[in-house]
Amino acid sequence: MNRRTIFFRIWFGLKEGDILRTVIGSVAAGFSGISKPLFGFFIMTIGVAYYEKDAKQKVGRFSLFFSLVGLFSLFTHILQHYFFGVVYCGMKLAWFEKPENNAGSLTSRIITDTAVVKTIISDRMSVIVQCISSILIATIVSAVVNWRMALVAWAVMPCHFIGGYIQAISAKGFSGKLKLNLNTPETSDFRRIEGEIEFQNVKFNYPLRPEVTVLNNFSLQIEPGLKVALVGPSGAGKSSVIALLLRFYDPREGRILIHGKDIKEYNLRRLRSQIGLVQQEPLLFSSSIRSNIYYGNDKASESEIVEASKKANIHEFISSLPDGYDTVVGEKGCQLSGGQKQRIAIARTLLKKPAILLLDEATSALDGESERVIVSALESLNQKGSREELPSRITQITVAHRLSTVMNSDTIVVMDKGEIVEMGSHSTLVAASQGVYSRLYQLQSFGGN
Ligand SMILES: Nc1ncnc2c1ncn2[C@@H]1O[C@H](COP(=O)(O)OP(=O)(O)OP(=O)(O)O)[C@@H](O)[C@H]1O
Repeated sequence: MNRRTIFFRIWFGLKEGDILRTVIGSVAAGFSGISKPLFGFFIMTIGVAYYEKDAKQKVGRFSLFFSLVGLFSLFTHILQHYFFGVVYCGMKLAWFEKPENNAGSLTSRIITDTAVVKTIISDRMSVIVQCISSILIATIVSAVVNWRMALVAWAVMPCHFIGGYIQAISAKGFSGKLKLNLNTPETSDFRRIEGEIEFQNVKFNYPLRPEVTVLNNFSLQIEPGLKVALVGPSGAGKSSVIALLLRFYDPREGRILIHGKDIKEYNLRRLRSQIGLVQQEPLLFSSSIRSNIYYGNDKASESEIVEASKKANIHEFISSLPDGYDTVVGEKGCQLSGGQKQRIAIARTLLKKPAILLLDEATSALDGESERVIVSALESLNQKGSREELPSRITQITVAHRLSTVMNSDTIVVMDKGEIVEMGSHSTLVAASQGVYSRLYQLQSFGGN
């Protein structure tokens, strides 16, 4: 990356392609804006010249007026494109990690920017109405007065449309990013993907800490429907594997494939719609328990919500509350314990029925009994689901420090310093007495004695 690119990224959050698009968009917008007064100017020139013998003075005044309008239009369009370019481009997760993009400044920006976006939208509407009415009036008036005037008026029309078209195309790029940081086009193909996952020689470091290699030549293949566990010491890179799968970040080298396709080629929304994530600190909204679970699948019925809650071992607790599923959980679920929050988050994810289920210390706050119930519910997902309920198998990746959580996984991947150091089933890994896993297991089971 050269210095110029770094400058644009750091100071403006822009890539060079965005700068180019901003310039093209602004010029096209200005061109489109200027063509409107030009259009009027032509009509006025011909109209005045037709009716007045000495029309030079009037034409001069008209042309000055319309040129000023044109310049103003160019200026506002440049501002508009600059706004979209600067504020909304290149917003990967790393962007949010910068100190200047903290929650406070983003909140204030959202409040002010919403008003600006609203203005831009109403501005757009007024331009559309203005264009249609000016075309209609100009055509009717000039055709009634003199058909030659109509011809001249129509002759400048293509400039107007071409300018507007280029402007629309260039602005579309920004609006695409504005939604979900997408550059891949959104397809209507939202069919379920099979959760076959492959990491191919992935090297990764966090953008704000480029000197630390977090994953080094990480390669792993996971068949659809398998339950894979990632274990290892703190800082080994387990959560980073999850973050890469969700495309919170992209690898520096190597590829990640889902269902045989590089995840960069998926539409981001589609990709994430197929993945369920439960983290150690689940995010709950300040609304009812029902709507927090319902968030996983807004088409779910009441009975499906209850079913998911039962599987997540939280139904009994919810039913014991005076307001049941209508109980409001408070800001970030502050009126619930850590374990209750985790179980609600698990119910939400089960309702989503994802192709890939990512559990990052998702049961760490639960007592042994609750965890056992949930883990067995998760284990039975692939066996219990009828074809209608679960169109295909769910691939699970579980990150856990407590080995009892993952000992029934099909494959346990032991990581250390960003690399895979051991891999196999619980029984094989325990049998390797000098192995990392075996040592961890001894420590957890017998306190190292
Ligand atoms: N957003 C970040 N920016 C910079 N470095 C990070 C970021 N997140 C994690 N790291 C670093 O990346 C390395 C791997 O972290 P990661 O969270 O993947 O490890 P982990 O194995 O999941 O650890 P734990 O078991 O403690 O959760 C650590 O050295 C950590 O300090």
